[in-house]
Amino acid sequence: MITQCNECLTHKELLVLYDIASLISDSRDIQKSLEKSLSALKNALDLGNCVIYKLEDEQLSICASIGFNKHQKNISEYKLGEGATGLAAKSMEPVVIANIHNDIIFLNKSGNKNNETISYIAVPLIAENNVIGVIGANLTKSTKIDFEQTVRILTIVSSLFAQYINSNMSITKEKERLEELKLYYKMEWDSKVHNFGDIIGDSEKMQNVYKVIERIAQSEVTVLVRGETGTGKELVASAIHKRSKRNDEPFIKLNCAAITDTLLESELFGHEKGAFTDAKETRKGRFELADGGTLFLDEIGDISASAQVKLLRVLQEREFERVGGSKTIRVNVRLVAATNRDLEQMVKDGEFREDLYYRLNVIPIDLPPLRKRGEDIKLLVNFFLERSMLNHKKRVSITNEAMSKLMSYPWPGNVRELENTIERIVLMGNEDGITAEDMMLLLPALNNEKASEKHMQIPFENKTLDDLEKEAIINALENSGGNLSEAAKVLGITQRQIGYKVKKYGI
Ligand SMILES: Nc1ncnc2c1ncn2[C@@H]1O[C@H](COP(=O)(O)OP(=O)(O)OP(=O)(O)O)[C@@H](O)[C@H]1O
Repeated sequence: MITQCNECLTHKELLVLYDIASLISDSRDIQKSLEKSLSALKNALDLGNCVIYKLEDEQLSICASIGFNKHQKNISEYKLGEGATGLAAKSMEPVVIANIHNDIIFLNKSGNKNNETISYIAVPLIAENNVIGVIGANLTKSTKIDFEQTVRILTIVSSLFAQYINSNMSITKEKERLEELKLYYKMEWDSKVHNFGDIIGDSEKMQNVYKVIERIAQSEVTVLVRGETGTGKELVASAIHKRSKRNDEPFIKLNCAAITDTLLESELFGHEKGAFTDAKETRKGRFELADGGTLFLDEIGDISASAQVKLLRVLQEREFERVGGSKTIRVNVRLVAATNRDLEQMVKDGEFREDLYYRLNVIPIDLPPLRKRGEDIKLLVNFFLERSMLNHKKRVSITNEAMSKLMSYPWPGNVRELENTIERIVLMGNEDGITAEDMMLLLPALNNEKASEKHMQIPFENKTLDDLEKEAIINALENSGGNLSEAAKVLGITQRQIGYKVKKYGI
């Protein structure tokens, strides 16, 4: 005859332990297997709601449960020491609440208390001497085992769960580490196979650009980089400098469209103290700063007639005077200029000096717009995506249909626009993947209506001065059919100023 021993596990208990052991060894989906295990436990022992809390930053929150809805899961959080659950975690001992209806330690945050439920037992999950969570179970009127038996079985189950959760956390951490390494090596790989320094692009048109750079970098010739805004003209200038004999010397930049005529001359050639009202001190200009190195003059088509004369003299004689100064200064500077304007046409129209044009245009490098090298788009998307995900420590995936949208978009702002778009995708997107529909909102030109709806949603009082200025420029450009000089006239600013602002706001 078999007699029942009080300390022995019952047949039911053994069976449920067997079930749980196989559930957690079989499945890789931790939440699912924990929930299935809780369900097996609840059914075998006629328990009420069962729950597993995970301890993170001294806060216990539900990671698996039976009998809790989504809202209850969200609100049932306990600090270490708070309520019966928090107490079990803090004391590292089981806590038994015999009657949940008259014990103030039972906080009932989930609002699950009902007449059926009588007691609550919380047992800590301990792995390698650390509490990593708590398992909690309600005993109801139908529960047939007593407190002692429940604590015993929950303690055995808790050690199984603790090992399971702990090893799962280590695997997740290791996976994240490997993912970061993978990203890093992918970027390294990208930069070796497809890049020219920082320049991404494998298309034939870009390969031709790389060839010219390689050929002329070591010489001292002046280079004129031409291309639409955002095509990478500055990157090319920097690539030339890095490959030149001057690479240990300064690479100095100046955007000629960003400043007024008077300031431009002072920025280029410097000024003497007292040369004009604001000239409180003598200051070196960019030519002097770049001595021995390379000077990159962006938007060269925007400089005034008088600055053109002075620039020509530096290119011919390598000398100049500071504004307000009489001393002649000699420099050794290699010049790389860039423009997105049609300088030849400007020469024909008498807006740009022909002699200066020929001095600048010794070696022209034409950068293709992105829409003419569509095969590079995917490469650029992946490069910016990986870089941005690494920066923001966030994973985002782009669906195939969304990628097709990116590939077929005309990219009027070229690589800069693509780079900014990917940044927005990473900031706004989620791991489920960016769809073609999301893309409609991210790429205004794909869907002007949706974009303007979005634009209008910013309440007036939340707009900055920059927002308002950007809007005014967009309106003026829309009304003038994209004509910069007409739009500038309407806004009462110079063409150079509007050019600078268009660039600044990425319009
Ligand atoms: N081929 C490329 N590979 C990687 N990044 C690029 C490439 N082309 C442009 N970019 C990026 O796009 C942005 C704009 O590039 P850059 O400033 O060189 O363009 P630009 O032609 O000089 O523009 P602008 O005419 O408006 O001055 C930069 O952040 C740059 O790093």
